Amino acid sequence: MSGYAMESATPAEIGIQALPPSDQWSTAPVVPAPVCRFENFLGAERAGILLSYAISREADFNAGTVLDPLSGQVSHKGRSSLVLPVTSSVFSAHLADCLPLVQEVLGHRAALTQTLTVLTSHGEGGHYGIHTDASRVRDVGTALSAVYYLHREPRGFGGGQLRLYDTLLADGGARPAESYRTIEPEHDTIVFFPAGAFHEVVPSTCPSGHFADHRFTLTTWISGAGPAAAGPDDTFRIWPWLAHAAERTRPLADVEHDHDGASPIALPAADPATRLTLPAPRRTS
Ligand SMILES: O=C(O)CCC(=O)C(=O)O
Ligand SMILES: [Fe+2]
Repeated sequence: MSGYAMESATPAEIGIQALPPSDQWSTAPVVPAPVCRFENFLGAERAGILLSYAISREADFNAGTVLDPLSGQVSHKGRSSLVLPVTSSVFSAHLADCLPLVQEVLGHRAALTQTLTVLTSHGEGGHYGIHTDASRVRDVGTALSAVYYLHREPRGFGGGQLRLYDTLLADGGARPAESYRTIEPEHDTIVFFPAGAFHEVVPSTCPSGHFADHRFTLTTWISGAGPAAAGPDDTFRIWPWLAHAAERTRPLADVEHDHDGASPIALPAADPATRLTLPAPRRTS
């Protein structure tokens, strides 16, 4: 007997006793922040060398800071991680080659011109409370955050997941929703998301206490100069809303160097020979 042979029937109307009319229904959508992730981003060999480099710089890391959105004061509140500002022309070139594809996936249109990069390390009790990356970028409505993860294998730390919160659009404003996506900080993976999206690093543990067993990142903030002109096909309109949420936490319009001492450098142009593009879907017939 075919499972598709259904008898036609008139659907039952749910009467107004069961569902009375009312104007008390929600008009506040919960919208996920767009993300784009790559596994095996640099490849095992280079990821391993970069991890060794991070470990070798143990003595040069400093306690990471946060900027208070209201007072503009720099403190350690809500954050326990170590930071070392760095630059890498090789890493920047890879980023530049990825960005056309990342921008397509994220529905991002503005031109991106500069980056700010730090190595970070989370050990026992490491964490970074809920925040946006507004204080790291020129225009939070168009900037991207990228976090590249490194760790020893087997992994010497627990916890340390990245939580990327959904955004609740309510009362003409935007704020973090209760729901979130969890990103596992897996070795040699990178995640891109809007710098204006709320996110946090949940507490990490490091039973050995050895620096080499920490959770490491190469974290980059990629800035655009300002909003892109909306095109006729501009169907992806979450970006201005994310910026709206972040503006409330934004103490700086511009940064020469950020509160962890990182200075912006120019983003190189994508190399036409090596840049990534969205592959065409394979046909099935
Ligand atoms: O380490 C992570 O997963 C995210 C770090 C972060 O949010 C930041 O450094 O601003
Ligand atoms: Fe962040």
